[in-house]
Amino acid sequence: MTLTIAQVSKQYRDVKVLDEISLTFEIGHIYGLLGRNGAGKSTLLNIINNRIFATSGTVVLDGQKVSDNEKALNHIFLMSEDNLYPDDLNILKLFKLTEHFYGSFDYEFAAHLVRAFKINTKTKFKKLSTGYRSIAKLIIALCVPADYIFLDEPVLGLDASHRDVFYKYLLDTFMKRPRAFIISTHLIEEITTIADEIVIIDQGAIMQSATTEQIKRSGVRVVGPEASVLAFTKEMTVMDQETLGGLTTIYVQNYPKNSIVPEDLTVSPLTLQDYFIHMTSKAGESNEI
Ligand SMILES: Nc1ncnc2c1ncn2[C@@H]1O[C@H](COP(=O)(O)OP(=O)(O)OP(=O)(O)O)[C@@H](O)[C@H]1O
Repeated sequence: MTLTIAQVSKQYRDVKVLDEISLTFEIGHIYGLLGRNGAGKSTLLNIINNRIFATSGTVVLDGQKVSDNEKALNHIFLMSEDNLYPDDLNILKLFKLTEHFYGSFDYEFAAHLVRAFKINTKTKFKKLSTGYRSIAKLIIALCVPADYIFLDEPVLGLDASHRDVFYKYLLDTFMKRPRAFIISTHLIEEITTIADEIVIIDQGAIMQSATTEQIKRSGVRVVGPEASVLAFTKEMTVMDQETLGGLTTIYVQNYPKNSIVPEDLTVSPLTLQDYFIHMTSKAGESNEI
């Protein structure tokens, strides 16, 4: 099963929020969708899930257009920040509502999650704290029978222990029933421990789509005297540059393996978070006051 996003654009009046996004999501992968505030992540997820319409482009599941196609949409689930659940229903009733829409619901796994998160299924959704609302929505997302599970900021308001529980059970259910999880998040270091594919979206366009390992290997920081750093990185892909205390740092993408490093320079790998920060550092510059 393949979900293909082909040249999807979204325009609000004269502002282009998404610009010809093309991507493919395959079953058996966990994708981390990264992007700075306002990059277009939620807009893309809402279009894929038929909550808003694209200005142009298509979303296709195994040859079938997804928009307004109930059968195809049954394979796709979006957990979003928007609260679409009736406030007055308790959690158990929300499970039943989901079962009604999707045809089945994994009550056995839900019971494990309910115990692990210590959530009371008789509590009404509106009475839950921010973190527990996220937990209730996460339990639903992990127990629907859909093959493509989109999670928009899933751990919003969750403390570190609850995030840990979530990641553990996400991997557990993913191993038992391979699906595609697409997780939009700002917690970059946490996502690298579970996602095997990373998509970086910047100002409405795909900046990079690669395996987590490729991205981790690709970025380095070169530090030393300015002239030496500039000479060494002259032919390389420079993402960003800064000078502090007489030392220059250049952030390089696709660092060529086996480079011979001059003695006055140090080269060290970037964490994915550093890679992301320096790769997307140009975003929003023109808006600065
Ligand atoms: N209904 C709308 N009308 C006009 N502009 C909109 C609308 N919805 C979103 N936008 C704009 O589209 C851009 C992308 O927003 P979106 O919510 O998709 O970003 P995001 O990557 O999810 O951001 P964040 O990480 O802050 O949640 C933003 O500039 C936003 O202001």
